[in-house]
Amino acid sequence: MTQIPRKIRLACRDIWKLYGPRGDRPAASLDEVRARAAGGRSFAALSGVSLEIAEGEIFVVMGLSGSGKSTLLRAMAQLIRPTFGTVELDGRDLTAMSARDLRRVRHYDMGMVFQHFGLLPHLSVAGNIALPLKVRGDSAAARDQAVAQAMELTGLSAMAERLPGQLSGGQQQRVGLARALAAGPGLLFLDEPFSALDPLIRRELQDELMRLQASLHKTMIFVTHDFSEAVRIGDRIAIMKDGRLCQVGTPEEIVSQPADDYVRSFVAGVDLTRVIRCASVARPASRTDYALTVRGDSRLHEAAGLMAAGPVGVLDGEGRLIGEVDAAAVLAAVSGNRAGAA
Ligand SMILES: Nc1ncnc2c1ncn2[C@@H]1O[C@H](COP(=O)(O)OP(=O)(O)OP(=O)(O)O)[C@@H](O)[C@H]1O
Repeated sequence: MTQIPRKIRLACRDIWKLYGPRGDRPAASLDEVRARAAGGRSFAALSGVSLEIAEGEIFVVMGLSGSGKSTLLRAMAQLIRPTFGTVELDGRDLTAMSARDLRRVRHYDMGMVFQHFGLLPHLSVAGNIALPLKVRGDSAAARDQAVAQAMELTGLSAMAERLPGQLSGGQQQRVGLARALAAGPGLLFLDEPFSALDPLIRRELQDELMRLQASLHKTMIFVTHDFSEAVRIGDRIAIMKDGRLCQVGTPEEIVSQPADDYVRSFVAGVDLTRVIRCASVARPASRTDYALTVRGDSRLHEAAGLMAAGPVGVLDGEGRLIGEVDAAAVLAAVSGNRAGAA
């Protein structure tokens, strides 16, 4: 079972988004939305999506092209209004909010990062990062301080005066990230932020995002069509198909218990040793001290090299022994045979 130990920040309740002749008109009831969707003239890009996102988690929305990921993210951020259903931020219904209140929420509580960076070409790095702060009316002094801090966090301090055209793709996306962070929002929406980058830079920025998250503890909604990216950075992943959620779970839950063949088809290409944690396959300890130990949240591939001489002790976050793993446990986990695991 998925456990959400923290406070719910964002909740979608039965979100529908229809496109078509009267797609923009909100539906008054579920019966109406269903009738419109069934009529054939409207197309349901989202069909009754409900989920809850906890404070401080990186929540990844993953699916193939056209599955509804961007529509879901845009509906959560209220860039589009759902045809039916509510989106709640800290218990406040965004779909019922006035335009003025919504603007305030966007300016202070939400940051956005897009695939194609969205930088203004005639503004410097610092100018681009400062823009949302200027729009919401921050003083020049407050802006300068926030921009300097965001550039420091994202490693851009030496490039403040460069124009976007003088930056690599990876550097441009750092500016996109810095711009989203500068306003100090608790919630970040990232729509395929690294998809336009080559694999090495992409990995570097994934690492950067995880490093930032370890100190900033934002709530992030991250859209990708790349399953390996999803399992790498997500605390939880929602897998979408045809505007519906197929499965929501931790990377480990998804790779070890895929809900259907669609999900299974993504899992097939993934190195399970990079997803499954040692604690998940640990057996009861057979002794009280081990020459070598690993933390329970280490992935199997990190521990595999240590197992040549026998079982390795597995420790919890406080350094207490919680079990042991050996090569057989790793093999059983990656071959789908978890028999013998605790
Ligand atoms: N403005 C629109 N009008 C009509 N149909 C739309 C509109 N926007 C999206 N759609 C349709 O809704 C479905 C979901 O689109 P969406 O962009 O959310 O998919 P996605 O999973 O983000 O895909 P991609 O990875 O290609 O961006 C698609 O079939 C798309 O054609």
